Amino acid sequence: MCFTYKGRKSAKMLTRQILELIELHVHLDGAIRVQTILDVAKRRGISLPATTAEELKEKIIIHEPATLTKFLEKFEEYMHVIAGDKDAIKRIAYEFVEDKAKEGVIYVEVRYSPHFLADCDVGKPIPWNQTEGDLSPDEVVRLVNEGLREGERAFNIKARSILCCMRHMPSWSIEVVELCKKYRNDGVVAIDLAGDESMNLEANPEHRTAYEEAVRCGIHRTVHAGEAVEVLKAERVGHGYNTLQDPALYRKLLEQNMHFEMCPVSSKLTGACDSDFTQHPIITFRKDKANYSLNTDDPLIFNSNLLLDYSVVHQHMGFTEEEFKRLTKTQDGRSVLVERKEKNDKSSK
Ligand SMILES: O=c1[nH]cnc2c1ncn2[C@@H]1O[C@H](CO)[C@@H](O)[C@H]1O
Repeated sequence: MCFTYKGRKSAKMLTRQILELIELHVHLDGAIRVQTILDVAKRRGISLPATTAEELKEKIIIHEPATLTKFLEKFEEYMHVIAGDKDAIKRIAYEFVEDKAKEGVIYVEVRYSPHFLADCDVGKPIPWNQTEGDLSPDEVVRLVNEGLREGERAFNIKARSILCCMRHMPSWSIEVVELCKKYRNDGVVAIDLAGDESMNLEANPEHRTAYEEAVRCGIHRTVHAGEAVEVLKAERVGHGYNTLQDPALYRKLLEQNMHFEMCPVSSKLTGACDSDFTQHPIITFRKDKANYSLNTDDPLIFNSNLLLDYSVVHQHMGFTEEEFKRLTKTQDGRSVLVERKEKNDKSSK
């Protein structure tokens, strides 16, 4: 996919004018630089099915609409290179902040599963067929925090993080909420539930228990599951396009001013939405003046950046400068979650 400027003012110009972009839904492990994967593989002596950045990109990138399951399999191409390696984990966090600053982002919340990057204290089998090492999920969070903090200082933007529970690993969820509690004063702003959405939530009460603990402790909550927003007491929803299929739920969420984390390019390539952008649910969300943001989700796998997402809605969905301004103004360049937290903190003083 490439940018095409068809006479109208380009999205690049529009976003430059706004300047202060925010991003609330992006996966750290879906936003790694290809060159970093190659460098780390070389240093660790891990063989990859590609030797150049171009070859590796071809293995990782999705060009045509696929399914969520096919998309999730892409992580298997490279996660074994990064997981379990302390330097690599800190490096991807630092480089992530640099990349976002270059895109014009001033505030970003980046999410990841601490367990997916660890190689001990994760039960068996260890993710990505790793042999057991000494990097725990707790240590992963500490390293990501360090990388983000150093990135913030170097590139002068704000970077916060969200820790993900994974649908297929309910046994991790309570540990995830404990990590959110432990690191809440070190940039961790919320809990999420990610992974294969076809897996039934009700069958795994551990996720619900973790979210109840999050509510009890004032940990903010977002979730990749429109249908479970109420069950999990979420404050934001990742994607959430399917809520349009349930008009009563959609109306209720609009009334609550629920925040929808929309990812236009991702929604096409993961098969979440029809590939015809002119029929995209985002058009309805905009018409209804819903509270939503535009995000990349996994720019490594979609070969994208935030500008491409803005460009897509500008070119194919008729989004204007005014709407872009509304998006950034609504949140005042900062996270809905952080704003709420600050309000809560003030009222509890
Ligand atoms: O769009 C998505 N929907 C659901 N799960 C996702 C998506 N993108 C990434 N992940 C999953 O979240 C994990 C932690 O970052 C990733 O490893 C991937 O498995």
